[in-house]
Amino acid sequence: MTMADYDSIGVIGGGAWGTALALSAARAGRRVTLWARDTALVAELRTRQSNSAYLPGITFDERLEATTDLAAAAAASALLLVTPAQTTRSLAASLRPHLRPGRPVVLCAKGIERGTGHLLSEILAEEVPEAQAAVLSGPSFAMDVARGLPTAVTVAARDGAVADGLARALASASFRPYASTDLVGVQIGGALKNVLAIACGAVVGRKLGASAQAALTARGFAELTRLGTALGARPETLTGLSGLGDLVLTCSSAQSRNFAFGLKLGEGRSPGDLIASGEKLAEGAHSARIAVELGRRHKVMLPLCEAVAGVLDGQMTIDEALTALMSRPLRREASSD
Ligand SMILES: NC(=O)C1=CN([C@@H]2O[C@H](COP(=O)(O)OP(=O)(O)OC[C@H]3O[C@@H](n4cnc5c(N)ncnc54)[C@H](O)[C@@H]3O)[C@@H](O)[C@H]2O)C=CC1
Ligand SMILES: O=C(CO)COP(=O)(O)O
Repeated sequence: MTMADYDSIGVIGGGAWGTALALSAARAGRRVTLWARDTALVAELRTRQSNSAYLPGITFDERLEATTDLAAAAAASALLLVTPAQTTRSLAASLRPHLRPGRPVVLCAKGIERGTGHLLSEILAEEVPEAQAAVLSGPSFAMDVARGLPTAVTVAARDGAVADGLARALASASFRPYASTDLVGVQIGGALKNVLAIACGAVVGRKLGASAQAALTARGFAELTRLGTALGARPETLTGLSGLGDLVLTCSSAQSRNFAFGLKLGEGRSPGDLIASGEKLAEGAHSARIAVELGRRHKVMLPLCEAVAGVLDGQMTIDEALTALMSRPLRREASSD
């Protein structure tokens, strides 16, 4: 696979991350077609070179072709699928008639499908078996990438040559993808860090202290590692950009929507209100319960994820979740010990 195979990039989804990745791919020298379902947004992208709803304050010089025609975006040599995780199945099905066999579809959302517990690559394999699944994940706020601030991510595909080709196609002076073949590990990191970031936000909102926030991040990483390992992830993926890297970013910054969601929970907003308001996408709120279920299926305890799911489901308050976590039976820190 040569870089020329990915000279054009179709981006599916005109939210914050889709637009930022489209800009980044254009800076990398690729021809970019950005698909969004919203005609007003496509008009704004075309005429004002901005996406004021999702990337306020940013105007861009990069050439982007914006379209509401899915077939036009799907004609590119590689596709980035950048809509919320729970929309992956329906969008993949809509893309199928337009995709040529073997085309890489790079899954850029972070989550686990509710109802099935499937990773996004599993959904793609079911809906578009002839596509080549790839994943892009890592510590990367859309606003930072849109501004051209330095960012590093992981791009994984089962075929290492595909991952290398995608990394080369997307690399620019400010965007550095590392190639990987660990599709599962990269997805588990991205999905779980969102749930754990809600917990960290709640700790800060509840004023439980910096020590608690650090403990939660470290014990959260233990959960991410346990589930990842049970599903076959490689340890070096979990300690890499898409695992520990993204966990640290989102567990420590109110720029993260998941952290900000948790912050409001900690300050006393009700989970029902916050979810119903749907102000900003907080993927962890959608995948907390199914992450716990996935853990159960693989006999992996995820007490922090369980606490987040319990609070979000209204089964317990943050204070009750804290008491339950602090009174768990004492245990060795490392499972190998
Ligand atoms: N914003 C960020 O900094 C980053 C986001 N991500 C991930 O990328 C994914 C998307 O996030 P954002 O772009 O930030 O969200 P967003 O809320 O900014 O945008 C989501 C976009 O998807 C569109 N959309 C929603 N449902 C759709 C459907 N059924 N069909 C077509 N379009 C649909 C919305 O209209 C919107 O344009 C999430 O899984 C998120 O975790 C990953 C890395 C960074
Ligand atoms: O995934 C992200 C950074 O890597 C973005 O985090 P939020 O979705 O919590 O804003």
